[in-house]
Amino acid sequence: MSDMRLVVVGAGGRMGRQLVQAITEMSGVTVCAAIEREGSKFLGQDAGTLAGVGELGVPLTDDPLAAFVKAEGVLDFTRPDATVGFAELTAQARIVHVIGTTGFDAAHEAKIEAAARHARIVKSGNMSLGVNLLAELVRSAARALDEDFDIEIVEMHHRHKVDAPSGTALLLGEAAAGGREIDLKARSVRVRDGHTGERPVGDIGFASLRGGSVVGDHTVILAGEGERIELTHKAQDRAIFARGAVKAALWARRQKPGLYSMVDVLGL
Ligand SMILES: NC(=O)C1=CN([C@@H]2O[C@H](COP(=O)(O)OP(=O)(O)OC[C@H]3O[C@@H](n4cnc5c(N)ncnc54)[C@H](OP(=O)(O)O)[C@@H]3O)[C@@H](O)[C@H]2O)C=CC1
Ligand SMILES: O=C(O)C1=N[C@H](C(=O)O)C[C@H](O)C1
Repeated sequence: MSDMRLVVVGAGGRMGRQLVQAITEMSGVTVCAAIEREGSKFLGQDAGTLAGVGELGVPLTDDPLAAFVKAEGVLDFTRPDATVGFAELTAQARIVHVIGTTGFDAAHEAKIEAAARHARIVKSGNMSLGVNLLAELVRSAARALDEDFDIEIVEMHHRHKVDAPSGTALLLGEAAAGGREIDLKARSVRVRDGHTGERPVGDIGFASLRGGSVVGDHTVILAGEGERIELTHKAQDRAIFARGAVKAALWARRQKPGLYSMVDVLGL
């Protein structure tokens, strides 16, 4: 089979550059186009040079439609509004769309679900093997321990991150809620301030820290009377997310249109 032709959108960003690097280092894939938005200072620059892997002969453009019609897949770690726009185009082109972007609201999610009627979409708040395995451990722990164990999720990221809680924290929250067979939206507490009263039994709490260059730390705490379990993942290199995204694209190439997660890709 020929190399899968991939477009990197947001190619000038932190993850965009990692994705270009991962594609050049992994077999079975090639960068066929790289996109940034209109007016970006990166337009015209070579995607490989920007990523530090040498010139690839792929200049950044602001024309996703022209790029997608010649591609088999899109790797997208950008912003929610941009991702929804790209999903409409990947649906029209009937190609693979790997979505790492986080911070979606319900309206964004509905549009992505609609696009998945035609596109093969893999979407996850975290593309690493470690976090997706951690989510399965959290699900088992939450199932095994009853509501006497309070669940709190703490995350820390670099100072440039724009959304909170992180997509990963929400993914871990969904896993915990799944283990407990409760609805996360109805039971999550995202902010505490002032006289909050005692902690309601069964809630799942979130706390977000921001600072420095932290790639991504997540801890799920199950706190009982007299004992506490802490399940932690620390990302040390963004390459883990980029490699996961490329794996997801290669996996989705063989699937029917639909909305998939990294659990499907990794077979967890
Ligand atoms: N699922 C996972 O495993 C991971 C997910 N993420 C998520 O990925 C996203 C990006 O993170 P990060 O790389 O750190 O952020 P960056 O801000 O560094 O990169 C985002 C890039 O997308 C560009 N962009 C925004 N809108 C458009 C558009 N309409 N068309 C083309 N390009 C656009 C931005 O350009 P400009 O700066 O001009 O706006 C920027 O270059 C975040 O949501 C983050 O949470 C990050 C790591 C792992
Ligand atoms: O913005 C980031 O950097 C990251 N975002 C993802 C998230 O929101 O969980 C994944 C990773 O933690 C890095």
